[in-house]
Amino acid sequence: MGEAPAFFVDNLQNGFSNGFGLKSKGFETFTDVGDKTFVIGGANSDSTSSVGIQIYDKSTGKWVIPTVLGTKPKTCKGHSAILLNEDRIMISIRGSTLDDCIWFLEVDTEYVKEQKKDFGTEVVAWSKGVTGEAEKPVVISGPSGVGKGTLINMLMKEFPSMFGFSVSHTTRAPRGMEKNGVHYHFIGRNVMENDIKHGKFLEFASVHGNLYGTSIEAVEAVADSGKRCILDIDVQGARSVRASYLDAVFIFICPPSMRELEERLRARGTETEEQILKRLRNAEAEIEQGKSSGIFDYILYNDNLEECYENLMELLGLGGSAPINQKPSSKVIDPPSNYSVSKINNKMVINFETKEVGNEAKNLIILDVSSLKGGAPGRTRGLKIHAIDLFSDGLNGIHELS
Ligand SMILES: Nc1ncnc2c1ncn2[C@@H]1O[C@H](COP(=O)(O)OP(=O)(O)OP(=O)(O)O)[C@@H](O)[C@H]1O
Ligand SMILES: Nc1nc2c(ncn2[C@@H]2O[C@H](COP(=O)(O)O)[C@@H](O)[C@H]2O)c(=O)[nH]1
Repeated sequence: MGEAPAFFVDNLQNGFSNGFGLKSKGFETFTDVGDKTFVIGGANSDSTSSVGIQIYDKSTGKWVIPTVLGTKPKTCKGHSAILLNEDRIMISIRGSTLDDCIWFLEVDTEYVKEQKKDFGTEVVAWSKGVTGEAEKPVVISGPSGVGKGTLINMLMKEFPSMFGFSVSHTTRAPRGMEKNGVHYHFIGRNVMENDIKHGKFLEFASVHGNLYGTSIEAVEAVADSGKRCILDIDVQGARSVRASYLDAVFIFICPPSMRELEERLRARGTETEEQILKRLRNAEAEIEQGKSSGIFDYILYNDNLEECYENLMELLGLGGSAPINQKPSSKVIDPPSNYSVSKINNKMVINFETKEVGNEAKNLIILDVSSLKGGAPGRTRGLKIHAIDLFSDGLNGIHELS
């Protein structure tokens, strides 16, 4: 059953009056969800670099500026908006490439309802629509000095196209050779606490006196690159991830003995005596929890490094001949400025015309949204995209883009 096309942004011009007595500074769409109208686009006074959002509450006649969670799409020349399942608005961004053209603004999903309770305000959450699935992330945990980083480095070196490291944020100072953005994102405590408050972290914990955390973006960026994400986090963090939306494999690395652990920490020579003692004290509790908490799917003993690495590869399905990572298709489309979006059952049809010398074509892009997974905060995966060329002489071809 077809439905009316969504709002055509092409009719909107800079500075027009939107009928709500609100001064618009750019392209906007209006989507009704219950007794609220979500005005998406333009630029809020506080938002010049990303798409702005305002809500008109018809029951009170008041405007509300919501708390906006998740990574936002950049401002664009226009977009179309269409309501899905009464709880999220699908946005198609004009003039962008396939990997950046579909976004979801969650307005009444379970996640958003939870966040509204926590924030005590109106909340909306962005999620980027992406094609394809990523393999389950791997969470590696264990006491400081057990060899997590060493094992992860071996894995990344041997399979660079298969694994990607989730770069954590921390308030601790960098060690001599550590690079910002590579080993960690080194960040001030106030900034990190503020980002945590705004829902940017999948998990965070106070570890050995400093704050550490995995941002949602760190994990999603690895999945976007088509690689399997590896997280090196402590046991508290692993517990939080276990309780989160992320479906991961959890591996705990155990030292052969406390004495050996102490020797490794001392030999590494990166901590002061006081810090070493603190890490060793924490290690005992971590090992106990690692073995008994039920968080972890597997426990590996790192006595002989080579043997432990072999066992890790075995767990990850890399024993014997390792599979070659499939790179995602890099085909991109760039819908021109004049297009409309309509909804047919679970499929969105983006309709546009192109003119080439001696050839006029009507093109359709069909988005199948029936098998969407995940969502805000982060990415909505499982979008299937087909492009259809309809030349004047009829159907020319259907291309599966994902
Ligand atoms: N099986 C092993 N036998 C001997 N030394 C090892 C073994 N595994 C790792 N090491 C050494 O132990 C030290 C600590 O290893 P690593 O830095 O990888 O630990 P980690 O678990 O990542 O620690 P942290 O949590 O503090 O980052 C390093 O100097 C490393 O070379
Ligand atoms: N909960 C989290 N723990 C993390 C994260 N990143 C690292 N860690 C853990 O901290 C300790 C200490 O690390 P170090 O680099 O200072 O030696 C170690 O156990 C790491 O696993 C994180 O994002 N979240």
